[in-house]
Amino acid sequence: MIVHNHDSSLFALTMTDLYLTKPDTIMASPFYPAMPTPSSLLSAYATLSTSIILFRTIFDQFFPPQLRRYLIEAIRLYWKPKSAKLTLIFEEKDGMTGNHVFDAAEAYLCTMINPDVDRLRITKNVKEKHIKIKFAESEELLDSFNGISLTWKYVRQKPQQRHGGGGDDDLFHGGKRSSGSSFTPETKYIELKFDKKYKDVIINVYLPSVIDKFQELENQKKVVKIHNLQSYDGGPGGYKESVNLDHPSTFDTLAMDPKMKKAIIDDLDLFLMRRDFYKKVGKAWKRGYLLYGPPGTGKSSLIAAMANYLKFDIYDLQLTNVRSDSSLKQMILRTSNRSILVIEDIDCSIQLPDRKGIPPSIFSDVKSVSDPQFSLSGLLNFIDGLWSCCGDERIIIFTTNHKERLDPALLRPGRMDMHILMSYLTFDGFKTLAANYLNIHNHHPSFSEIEELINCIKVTPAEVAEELMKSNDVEAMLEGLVKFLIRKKMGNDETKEGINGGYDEVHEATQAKVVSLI
Ligand SMILES: Nc1ncnc2c1ncn2[C@@H]1O[C@H](COP(=O)(O)OP(=O)(O)OP(=O)(O)O)[C@@H](O)[C@H]1O
Repeated sequence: MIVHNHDSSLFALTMTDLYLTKPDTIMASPFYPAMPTPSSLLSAYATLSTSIILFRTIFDQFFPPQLRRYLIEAIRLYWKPKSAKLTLIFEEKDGMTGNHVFDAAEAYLCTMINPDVDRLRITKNVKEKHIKIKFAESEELLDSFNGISLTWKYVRQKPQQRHGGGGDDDLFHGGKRSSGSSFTPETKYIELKFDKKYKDVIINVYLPSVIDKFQELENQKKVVKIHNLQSYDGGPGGYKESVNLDHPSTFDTLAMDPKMKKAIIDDLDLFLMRRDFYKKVGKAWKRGYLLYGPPGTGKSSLIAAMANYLKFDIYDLQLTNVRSDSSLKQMILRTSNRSILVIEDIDCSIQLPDRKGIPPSIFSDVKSVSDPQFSLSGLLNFIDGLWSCCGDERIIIFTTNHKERLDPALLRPGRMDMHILMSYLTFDGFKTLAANYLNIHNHHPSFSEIEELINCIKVTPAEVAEELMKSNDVEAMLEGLVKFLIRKKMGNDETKEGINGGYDEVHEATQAKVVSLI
């Protein structure tokens, strides 16, 4: 054995030396401290355990359980070692309502499930088509953001007994719950642990990105609905009926000039991105589209395609149901954000008196509103005034077969931001229909003849779509279509200058769009 003395010299001491030396001599030695004997150690241990038991008994006897718990918590809190990690807790509920961040975190964790995860939760309710795979409790998942390591954990706390006033004896007696205790409900929460110094980045950048991702996932899942807005003075049982919009129309299936299609998609994308822009320029976050053109050119299909693209609900407003301006306001207030409000065939659904109260003579053949309180200015107000203060991300669409019949006030830029002519079928549009209906994605020998015919007659996509559904035989159908187009040409000598005019009008409408945004 080697022993250090105070001046750091080394002394060798063998076991024989120790045995030969008397205990008193060792204690008295200046070179090493006093060594306790086994009996003194035992007695010290006995004294300590007795003191602990005594202290515990006094503590249990004299302090009520609540105070005991409080003291223990306080001691734990005080002695807790300082950690370099920060844990954020997302509880499932925020008071009585759900916690959006919890939902976002839970959905986000589902997207991060990897082969290393050992346990997963599987759920499905009767109405759902697919099973849902969720992150299991107590599993930990590692994530990284800009080089910062993060640990997610899903925690579920089982219902816990809450003690009544009568101490421990109040709890269970032979499996029965006594009257003095109750249970706290099960709580679920998600923990996110990371280095404290990244608190700001995680809260201000990472978490918002998790919420955005959740929103994106929700939008993908969303079932688009169509609501039929009834008059406020309407029948019993509510003011709107709604069903799922099962319209299969998308921008891919829509037969339209590709440039126009792209212009519309770009406009919708820009609209969605511009929340802050609208706020900055002091405009309501809304966008108006006027769809006009002959019947059967796809105005309703375009509305469905827009709704399916944006995942916005559609509100179908029948102006014939509106009795007064205030009734209109009440109906509008019942619409939700992220929705499309549609007024179809605005030129013929109602006879609108102009802003001076004089009905335009051009509407003499259409239905007159029974209550003169509903006016064009009421309609304009709801587009500009009321509309501005009742929600965000609203789209309003008017459709008409006769744009020229509309009051110029309705067409003013800023009201209808984009005027879209749904024109007769072009050859590009036909190719979309051929791909959808006949599965022909490239060229077909009959296409050149069809192109020639389509370029010189006015035929609507609806008419051609009808022809393409008549049989299962592709060749027979194309032959039938050619015959149909020739028949149409024979009976229709009008040329198609209107189609080119249509492109010009879209261009003009695009200018209107730009004017409205400046
Ligand atoms: N541009 C198009 N692209 C694809 N299919 C179209 C198009 N236009 C019309 N169709 C077909 O014709 C049917 C009727 O079209 P839609 O109701 O969209 O026309 P519309 O212009 O709204 O007619 P209306 O003015 O009479 O309401 C659609 O269900 C669709 O099958």
